[in-house]
Amino acid sequence: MAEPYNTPMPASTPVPASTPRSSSPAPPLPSLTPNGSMTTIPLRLPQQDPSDKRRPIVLHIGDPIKYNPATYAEFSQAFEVIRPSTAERERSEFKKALQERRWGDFSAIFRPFWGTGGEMGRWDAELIGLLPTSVKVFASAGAGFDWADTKLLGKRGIIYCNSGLAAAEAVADFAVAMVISTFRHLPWCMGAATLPYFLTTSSSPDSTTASVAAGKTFQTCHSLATAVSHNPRNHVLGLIGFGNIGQQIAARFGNASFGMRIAYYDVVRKPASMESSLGATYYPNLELLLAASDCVVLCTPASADGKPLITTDALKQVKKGLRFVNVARGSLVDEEALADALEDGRISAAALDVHSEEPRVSQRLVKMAFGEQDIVGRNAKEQAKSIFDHPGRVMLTCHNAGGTVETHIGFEELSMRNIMAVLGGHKAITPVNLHYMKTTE
Ligand SMILES: O=CC(=O)O
Repeated sequence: MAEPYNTPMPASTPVPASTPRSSSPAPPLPSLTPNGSMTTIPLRLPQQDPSDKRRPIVLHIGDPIKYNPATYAEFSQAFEVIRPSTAERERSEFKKALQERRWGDFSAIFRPFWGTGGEMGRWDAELIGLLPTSVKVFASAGAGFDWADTKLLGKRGIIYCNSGLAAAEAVADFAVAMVISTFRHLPWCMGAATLPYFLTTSSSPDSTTASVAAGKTFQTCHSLATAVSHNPRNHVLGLIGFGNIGQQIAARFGNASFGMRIAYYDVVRKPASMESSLGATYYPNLELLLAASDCVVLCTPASADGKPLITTDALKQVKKGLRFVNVARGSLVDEEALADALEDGRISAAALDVHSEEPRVSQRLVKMAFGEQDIVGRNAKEQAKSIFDHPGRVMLTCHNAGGTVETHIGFEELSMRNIMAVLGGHKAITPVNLHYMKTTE
């Protein structure tokens, strides 16, 4: 039997044997923004044989660099940078060019932006099979790397470097807004203040009815949202994935300002020093984490097989009224299973920045964002009543979490530094597929 959306949440259960936060100052978290630790990442140019006048070729896919002219000046001096045209980046032409060896024996692939450079589609066996054996490194914008078969690249001896380090700060900041949204029912608050006006003025000529209905919706939300809103303090924040992004989220919520208890699950347990500096308690599997958490944030890369982690089975054992946030990848969530859990009250509120079929957003979830009835096309009173009776409790955004200027500055810079490092015979800075390579660097 479905629970009403506004059942007060039980007080949080403390995490068993929680890890005490160490009293010594936490070491700086890895980040790569202009104010972060960019300068601690070395710029390593290749050692060239002065008698060899040929420079290694870098295939630059996507827009020209925009933010880091000084690094690019060194980069383009060290390498011959070839940038295929927009038409050449379409898949069929791109394949043809690779077959013809149009760009020679290039050593690196460079994609500095997230918005361009992906025109050729997925880097699967078909594209990877056409690469010259000279390619050693593929450095790309983006925290996620589900657009490339990094396992196959690794088997071919090509290091794939992502740029999650550059996005971590922005994604963690966005996650703060989303976590708070699930505790404070922001979609309800925002919808009640704005939607009745928006919908009624666009669909009803009756402005008096619209304004009365809107006023009532506002007052209702003002009085009733209190009963379902909670402070995050002392609640358990469960992080699924404890890489750069998970660690930055932990640092924000586990400190005195928010005072949440941090729990995490990751395939690899992190060192005790990190757990203690972030006050994070490890859970050995997803089910235990879901059962212990008041709010979970999904911040882990997409599964290699594209399969979801958040499924009907995984959601069986959650703590009743769990709040759910996804800033990772839509493919990690079975959205039908999530909608079922929201409908029957196992999940009280959700915030999703990413969606399984982007740019399409699940219609079931959209209805829960705006009110659970189909409000478009109804009269003003009915629309307001819908928002009143079925307040939004799902925040939906357009894959915006990592999207800041600072992230993009970092994407460019980090991708260039990764290529300079690898082609200079040094360790890659942010490799993700070394475990698939026959030999490591
Ligand atoms: O989703 C954005 C990214 O992968 O950086």
